[in-house]
Amino acid sequence: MSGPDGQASPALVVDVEQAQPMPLRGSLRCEGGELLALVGPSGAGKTSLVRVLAGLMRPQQGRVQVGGEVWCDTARGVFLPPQRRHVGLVFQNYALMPHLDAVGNVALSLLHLPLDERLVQARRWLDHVHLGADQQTRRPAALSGGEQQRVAVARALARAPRLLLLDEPFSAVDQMNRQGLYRLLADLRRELAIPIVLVTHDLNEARMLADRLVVMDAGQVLQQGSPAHIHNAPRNARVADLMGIQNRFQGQWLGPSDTPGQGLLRWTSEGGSSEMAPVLKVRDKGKIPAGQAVNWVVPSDGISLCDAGAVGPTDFSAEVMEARHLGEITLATLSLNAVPGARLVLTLSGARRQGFALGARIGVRLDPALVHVMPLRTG
Ligand SMILES: Nc1ncnc2c1ncn2[C@@H]1O[C@H](COP(=O)(O)OP(=O)(O)OP(=O)(O)O)[C@@H](O)[C@H]1O
Repeated sequence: MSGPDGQASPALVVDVEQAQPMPLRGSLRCEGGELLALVGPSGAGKTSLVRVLAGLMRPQQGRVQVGGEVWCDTARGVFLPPQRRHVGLVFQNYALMPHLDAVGNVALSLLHLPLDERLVQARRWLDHVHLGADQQTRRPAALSGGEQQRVAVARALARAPRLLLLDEPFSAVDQMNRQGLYRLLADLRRELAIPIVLVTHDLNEARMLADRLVVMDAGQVLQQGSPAHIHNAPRNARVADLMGIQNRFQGQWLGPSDTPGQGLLRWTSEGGSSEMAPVLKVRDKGKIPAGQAVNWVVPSDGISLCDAGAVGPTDFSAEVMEARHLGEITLATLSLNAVPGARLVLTLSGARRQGFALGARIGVRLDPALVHVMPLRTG
């Protein structure tokens, strides 16, 4: 990817490994012009990783590089302090100076310029983040949460950062203002051509905004990739859980089938007899030994419904256990006759919702190409 000047955009490349003061381990890469979202539960290490990138924490071992600049390389004793890193930082709590108006707050990032020029540039950045002229002369207390966050973003950008770090920037902003900030961030991503790292608890936000997701847990990077890839092919059961994947099931991998590239997956249930359990023919990536207990997932794109009377030999008969009608969508839970205890959760909209009532019988088809099998344990 190229920046506005035609140069290769500076990628962020990170490799960290430490046990103290908290465990932190993983490698990641974010190209210029890409938005990478760090997701994971509370205490996963997202903020700690951001602190390493900003130079607020020196890792026990690690390397942080942006383009050709090495900001940290513990093996070579390199560690640039935050002020030498050209990092734009935006936090949840805005961290604005309460006694300065919006222009004054942004001007703080421009102290290297003469005063007149500082104010001109500060206004330019505030225009850029769409803060109205009237709001620009107000102090933070007289601005909404969304407006304050625009000031914080303008202040971060005024430093001409080579890396933009956003730590839960939308958490304190109400839903309506959040939508505007999402649009702003999407525009900035296109214009800036620098790597942007966003920390968020909100998976929907991450999926909507990010080119790349990094899933963290207990200080470790568990998986990274495009939101769609991680959703469709989580590396393990823990990633599936953290991504909120509902249709995760148990199974036993039986090994290759008689069709090249395809293997046999027995769909087991807790307490059910395994002889009676149905066997699916799905993609075989050759990574799992025969006989191993597995988890498997199927995304909603891989699930289709048919009439109960049209159930074929590879389909499943199901019963509607729950149908919650929420405005334009219905959340449905189905139980499958062949797999006691297995529950399939679906979101339905439009005509598919018609006649979807408690107790109704229905046929379910799974697309074997979209079934993803993974090891049972996290690793
Ligand atoms: N300076 C520190 N010294 C020791 N432990 C710390 C320090 N800072 C954070 N921790 C611990 O490291 C772990 C990771 O914290 P971190 O703030 O990075 O998580 P997070 O993923 O950002 O969580 P949240 O989403 O709640 O902000 C937590 O268990 C936290 O208590």
